[in-house]
Amino acid sequence: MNVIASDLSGVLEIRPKVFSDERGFFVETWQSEHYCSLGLPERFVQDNHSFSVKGTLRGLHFQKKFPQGKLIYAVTGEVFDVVVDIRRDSPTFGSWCSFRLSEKRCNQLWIPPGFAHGFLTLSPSAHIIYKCTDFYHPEDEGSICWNDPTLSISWPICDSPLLSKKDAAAPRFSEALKSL
Ligand SMILES: Cc1cn([C@H]2C[C@H](O)[C@@H](COP(=O)(O)OP(=O)(O)O[C@H]3O[C@@H](C)C(=O)[C@@H](O)[C@H]3O)O2)c(=O)[nH]c1=O
Repeated sequence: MNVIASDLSGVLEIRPKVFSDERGFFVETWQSEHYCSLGLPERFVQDNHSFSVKGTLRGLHFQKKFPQGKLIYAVTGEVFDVVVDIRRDSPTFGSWCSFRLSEKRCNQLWIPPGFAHGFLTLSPSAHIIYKCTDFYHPEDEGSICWNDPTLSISWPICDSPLLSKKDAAAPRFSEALKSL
C-alpha cells in the first residue's frame, strides 16, 4: 500500500496493493489494522454508493455538528474529487485540493471530519462507494456552491455540470460557513 500525504493535513491518497492475474484483479479496500495504522478510525457507521453520469457534479457538502470522515473509492469510471478545508483553526482553512480517483488506479481518498467534499464525473459514468464515520443528518447538512469565486476550484471540463436542485442553489463559501 502506498500512501501520499496531501497539502491539507490529514487528507491522504491511499493506493492499495492490487493483485492482478489472468482472471482480473483483487484489492483490499478496507483492512482495519492497516488503515488504522495510517490514522484512520476503526469505526465507520455508514457505507454509501452513488452512480453518476458524465458531467455530474455532487457537492460541495459537509455536516456541521456531525462532521463525517469519508473513505472514497471509484469502483467504476473516474472522478475529479475535491476537498475543501473548513476547519476554522486550520492553517489551510479555505484551501482545497483535488484528486483523480478511478477504477484503473484503484486509489482511495481519506477525508477526515472537517472538510467539504464534492466530485465531478469525468468518465461516461461512475460508481462511487464511500465509508462514513458518522450518520447522514439531513438537518445538519451544509453546502457550498461548486463555482465559488473565493475558492476558485479548477474543475476540468466543466462549463455547466449536472447538479441537483440543492447544489444549484448552494450558497457561497463565506455565507455557508456562517452557520458553522
Ligand atoms: C448523502 C445521503 C443522501 N440520502 C438521500 C437524500 C436524498 O433524497 C438522496 C440524494 O441525496 P444527495 O442529493 O444529498 O446525494 P449526494 O449529492 O450524492 O450527496 C453526497 O455528496 C457527496 C459529495 C458527499 O460527500 C456525501 O457525503 C453526500 O453529501 O439520498 C440518504 O438517504 N442518505 C445519505 O447519506
